[in-house]
Amino acid sequence: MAQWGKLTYAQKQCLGATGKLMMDARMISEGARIGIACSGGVDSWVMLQILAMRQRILPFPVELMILHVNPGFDSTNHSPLVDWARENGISAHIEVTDHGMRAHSDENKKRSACFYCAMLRRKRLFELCGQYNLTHLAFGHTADDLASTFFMNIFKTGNVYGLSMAEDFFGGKLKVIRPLMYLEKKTIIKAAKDFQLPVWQNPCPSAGATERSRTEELLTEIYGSNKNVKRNVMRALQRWQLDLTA
Ligand SMILES: Nc1ncnc2c1ncn2[C@@H]1O[C@H](COP(=O)(O)OP(=O)(O)OP(=O)(O)O)[C@@H](O)[C@H]1O
Repeated sequence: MAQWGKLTYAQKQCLGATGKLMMDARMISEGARIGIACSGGVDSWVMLQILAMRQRILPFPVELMILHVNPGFDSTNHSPLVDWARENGISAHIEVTDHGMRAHSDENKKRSACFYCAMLRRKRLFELCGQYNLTHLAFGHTADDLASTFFMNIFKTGNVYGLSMAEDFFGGKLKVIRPLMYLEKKTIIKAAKDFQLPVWQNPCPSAGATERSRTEELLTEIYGSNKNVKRNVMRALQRWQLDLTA
């Protein structure tokens, strides 16, 4: 790892845990063309940085492409991503949409704004993967996201669903992967600071007022009850989710 100089503890943890999960879940193989879904938030920035580093140490060639779908609240806030892509020689598709406004309009009668916006984004990301012949689409979900999704699904729908680590779509033409799911958010936040990544906030009127944020608050309270609870919840869910993948 001399090629990057001395990495901090958090940076090493991110690089190591991502590589381990990519192997455990057999995420990629030679010739993979990976679309990296970047929101500008801390998780997808770290995923991008780490995948760019892993690309250089993988024993086989893979291609990377940044995909950013701006929801339209601020049509220029993605400019640091344009600069980063140029400096790191990674191709990018960046587009400004009206997804945020549509999700908060009368067009969306039944769902929460968050759900609708995410649905439009996912549809667009899948289209872009087809357009650019990408074999993989990487999302920056973390172990914390796995836990909040798991409990939110139980509380809201009575179903046991997590977030898959690697899942085939369109008859195996596209694999959705989540390389950060062995990592806790707190480590990712530290690594983002150490890498000095230019994270930006999405100025969405619904930010912080979602079903997910309420579940996260509840989990934070439960985790606070004993220092092992969080680690045990994450480990259990990671093992379960990996078993479903393998
Ligand atoms: N506007 C976007 N363009 C491209 N990909 C996105 C966008 N928003 C979210 N994603 C992808 O979906 C994942 C989960 O989305 P979510 O809204 O939970 O992320 P976030 O918390 O806003 O940002 P991040 O996960 O990057 O910190 C992101 O990690 C990223 O991979």
